[in-house]
Amino acid sequence: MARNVLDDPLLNKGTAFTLDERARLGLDGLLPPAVETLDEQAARAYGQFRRQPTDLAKNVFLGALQDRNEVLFHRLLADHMREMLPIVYDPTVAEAIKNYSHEYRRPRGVYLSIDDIDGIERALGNAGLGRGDVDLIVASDAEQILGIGDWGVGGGAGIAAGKLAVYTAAAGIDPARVIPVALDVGTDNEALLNDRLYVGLRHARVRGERYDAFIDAYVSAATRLFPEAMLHFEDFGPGNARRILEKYTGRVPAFNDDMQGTGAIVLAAVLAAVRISGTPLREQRIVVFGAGTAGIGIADQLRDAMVRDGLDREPATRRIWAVDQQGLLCDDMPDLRDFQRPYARPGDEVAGWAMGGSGVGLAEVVRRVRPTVLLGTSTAGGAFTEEIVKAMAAEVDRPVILPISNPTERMEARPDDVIRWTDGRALVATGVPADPVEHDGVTHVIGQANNAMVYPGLGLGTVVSRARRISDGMLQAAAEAVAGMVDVATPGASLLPEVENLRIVSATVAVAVARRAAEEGLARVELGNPVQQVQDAMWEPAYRPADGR
Ligand SMILES: NC(=O)c1ccc[n+]([C@@H]2O[C@H](COP(=O)([O-])OP(=O)(O)OC[C@H]3O[C@@H](n4cnc5c(N)ncnc54)[C@H](O)[C@@H]3O)[C@@H](O)[C@H]2O)c1
Ligand SMILES: O=C(O)C[C@H](O)C(=O)O
Ligand SMILES: [Mg+2]
Repeated sequence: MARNVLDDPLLNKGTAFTLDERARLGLDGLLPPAVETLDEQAARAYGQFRRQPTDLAKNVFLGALQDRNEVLFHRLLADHMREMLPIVYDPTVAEAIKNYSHEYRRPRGVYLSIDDIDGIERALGNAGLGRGDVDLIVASDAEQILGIGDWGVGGGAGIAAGKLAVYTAAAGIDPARVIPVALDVGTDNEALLNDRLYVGLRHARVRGERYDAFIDAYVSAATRLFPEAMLHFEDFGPGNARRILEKYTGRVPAFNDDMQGTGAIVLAAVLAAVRISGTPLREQRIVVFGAGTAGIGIADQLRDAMVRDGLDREPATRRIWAVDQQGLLCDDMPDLRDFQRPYARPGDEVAGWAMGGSGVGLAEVVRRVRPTVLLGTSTAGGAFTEEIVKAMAAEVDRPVILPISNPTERMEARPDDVIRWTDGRALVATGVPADPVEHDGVTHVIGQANNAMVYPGLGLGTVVSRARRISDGMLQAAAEAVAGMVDVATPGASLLPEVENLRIVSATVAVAVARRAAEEGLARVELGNPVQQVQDAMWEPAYRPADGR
């Protein structure tokens, strides 16, 4: 019995159990005699962290710490956010996912198998949580993990755990009230299928009706067991992400991070850029390179924001040019996805534009369109070449350049290059963390346009208001709250708030989101004082009395 306390990361305090607690819980003799404070434990753990030889080893170390002691893990993360967020989350999380089956030590969360659809409810129930005990479930089928593709069960488990660690670090979502879920539908990754140590289902990805039935069974079971939980969907493939969201969004608090979270953070960066450059949103010309889940999710939010800025829907849509592998998307292309179609250009518009082997390429689009905003969501590392960036900068005073593909090697351009090529005029933000760039006496701080700036606060606002669904208005409120926190007066200041301020940003976003949910009649609780309610809801990494949980 006593051992259970030491083995449960949500209850374990290790050497911080007081003598009184040790006596009461039957832990006498099971711990070394010193009674330590959380500060002392954190100092030891930080030393251990620093002694790890590689980023992957650091990630594994922190995962193991979380498995032992959730409070200590989160305390360490909170104290060293800038140093540790890139280890727990982007970019190192990508490496951890690739190595999941080799570094595997313990399970975390729930693993649902497409080969056992009937077992889904039982498996979710085995998490041991009651009807009112779950605020949030993050699930992934791992078909498009970050920019690295299909990573099977480790992708799902790894990204869900990474996102949840950020939810707690950034927004104080209670780690006892969440479930990471790996939706294992098989994998098309040959390397995994042929790896002796692979811990997932050893068959190809299941698609079609059986896949849809599996997702449906997951959503039904999750909402039946945990009717208050928000359902976060992460890193699904382009054929499923939007379809799933559209199917469930009217019925449950479903959220697709890659479409909606990313849309909101990029909108926030563009709104900040608009304040800096003075060119109204409705006059921007936007080129989206990589018209997949994230790219078109962002396009949709930028279009809606231009509509709010006074344009009709059609002219707003016309201010966005989408480029994918087949070049500029045009309406005579036979292979467009449904969600790309609204952005396809009429064929006669591009008559006379230079065509390469794969349609009208990015360089030609930039030359013809003279974009004010260039967004990269293509996974094509280095695609924003010097020639392209310089061509853009030749036409625009403050070009907004956002290479937000993850992880690092997928970034469309490096921020130091972009600043240099544009002689310091570009307004830049990237998906992964980037060092500041010195240029001509100005320090350019590179904002991190990662959905991590938005989804934790959005989730907290949803949890506090118990919103019955997540509306466009709530996403808009989140984006505006982030943009409102940016310093637009100092030359070189970041387009987005700093990672150190993530908790303040998340709380601010949460209040805005909860208020909007209430205004739209979506809140299921009374929001008398949302500022205080958000503060009260934020879990802190501190020990509680041993039997207090
Ligand atoms: N910063 C963030 O918060 C954030 C959020 C979501 C996604 N992302 C990143 O965006 C990227 C895309 O993610 P997604 O979920 O949209 O994936 P996706 O597969 O849905 O979309 C990628 C799109 O890029 C296209 N593409 C691939 N190679 C290309 C090339 N050479 N030229 C032009 N187009 C090309 C693909 O055809 C596809 O349409 C990933 O790197 C991901 O990490 C970043
Ligand atoms: O997970 C991230 O770091 C951002 C985003 O959701 C992505 O898929 O790249
Ligand atoms: Mg993602």
